Amino acid sequence: MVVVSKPAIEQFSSYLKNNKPTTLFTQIPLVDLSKPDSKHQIIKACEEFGFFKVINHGVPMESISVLESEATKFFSLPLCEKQKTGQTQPYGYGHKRIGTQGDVGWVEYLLLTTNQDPSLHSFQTLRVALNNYMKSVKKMACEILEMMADGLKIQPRNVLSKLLMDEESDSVFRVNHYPPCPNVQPLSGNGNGNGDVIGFGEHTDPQIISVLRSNNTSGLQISLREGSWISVPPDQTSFFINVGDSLQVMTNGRFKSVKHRVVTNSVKSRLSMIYFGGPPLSEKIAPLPSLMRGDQQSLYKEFTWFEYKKSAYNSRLADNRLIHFKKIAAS
Ligand SMILES: C=C1C[C@]23C[C@@]1(O)CC[C@H]2[C@@]12CC[C@H](O)[C@@](C)(C(=O)O1)[C@H]2[C@@H]3C(=O)O
Ligand SMILES: O=C(O)CCC(=O)C(=O)O
Ligand SMILES: [Fe+2]
Repeated sequence: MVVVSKPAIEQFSSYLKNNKPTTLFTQIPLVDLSKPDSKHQIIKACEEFGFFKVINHGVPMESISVLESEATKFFSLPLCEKQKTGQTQPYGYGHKRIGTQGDVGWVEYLLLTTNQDPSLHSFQTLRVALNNYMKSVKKMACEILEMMADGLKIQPRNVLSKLLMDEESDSVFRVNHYPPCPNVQPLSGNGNGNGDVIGFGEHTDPQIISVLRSNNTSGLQISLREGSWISVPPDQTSFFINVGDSLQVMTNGRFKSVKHRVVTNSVKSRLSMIYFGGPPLSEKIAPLPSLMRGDQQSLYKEFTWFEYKKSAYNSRLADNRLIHFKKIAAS
């Protein structure tokens, strides 16, 4: 006979209380980019989750592993060396503090712009690895945005991808390193209510699309529409795609930007690399005219990416940043 101890039963019932049943069964949508029907799967995933995993992405494994090993070397340097990345806030090396509004996490990172030459003067091999990787990832992000346009039946098919291809595209790149976190008790005010320590607090990404890849350590979680959280099983050979706030607006709310966060692991470190594809600062962020049917109205006020970014960077991570840009519904 199997005897289940009372603490185990208590733990399971508290798990069920905090995680509505869908969390036990929900699968992350998987899109095989080499399949002819991938555009339909992408649309479905963006509507239901704002998040999906891609395989057969065409990014060479060599460029992934070279960047991972260069980044690992970088994060193992003494703090004073890492601080020599030579860029100004919010770019360059950072640790614990995320943004400027008081958010903290169990994380250190490198945040870089993609359009100017990232000034990693003393880190030439890392810089070369970053440039190679970013080139392939940007290409994949553009292909996915073109499949989205096809799936949405809008033309031209580069209506979204041209924003990332633009020389003035305001895209950013980030490498996050989450060292193992031995604390069993969450840092004060820094837990998620389930006893986990937060590496990167819940938020949506403000840009159009984010392309994330990590090593084989778990930690990433996404929030489902009804508010529960699911863990994303790590897969170091695949990429994960997030719908950002700007894409939510451009599809007039048809796609939803996904709320996500990272919890730390007590034994293994997590290394993630994220490309955030953004438009030029002067670009108007508004529903794509070819998507609007009949007398359909925009759900959002008019704004440029510069205006949205400025407002976003003055907000806390968990804030609902789009709320200030929503039109007030007429009663
Ligand atoms: C707390 C913040 C960090 C952030 C700027 C913000 O004020 C709100 C948005 C945050 C975010 C999330 C996605 C990306 O990691 C990021 C670089 C971005 O564009 O928006 C970060 C910002 C940051 O770390 O500076
Ligand atoms: O590090 C991760 O896996 C995700 C981090 C993230 O969401 C971000 O940097 O915006
Ligand atoms: Fe994010």
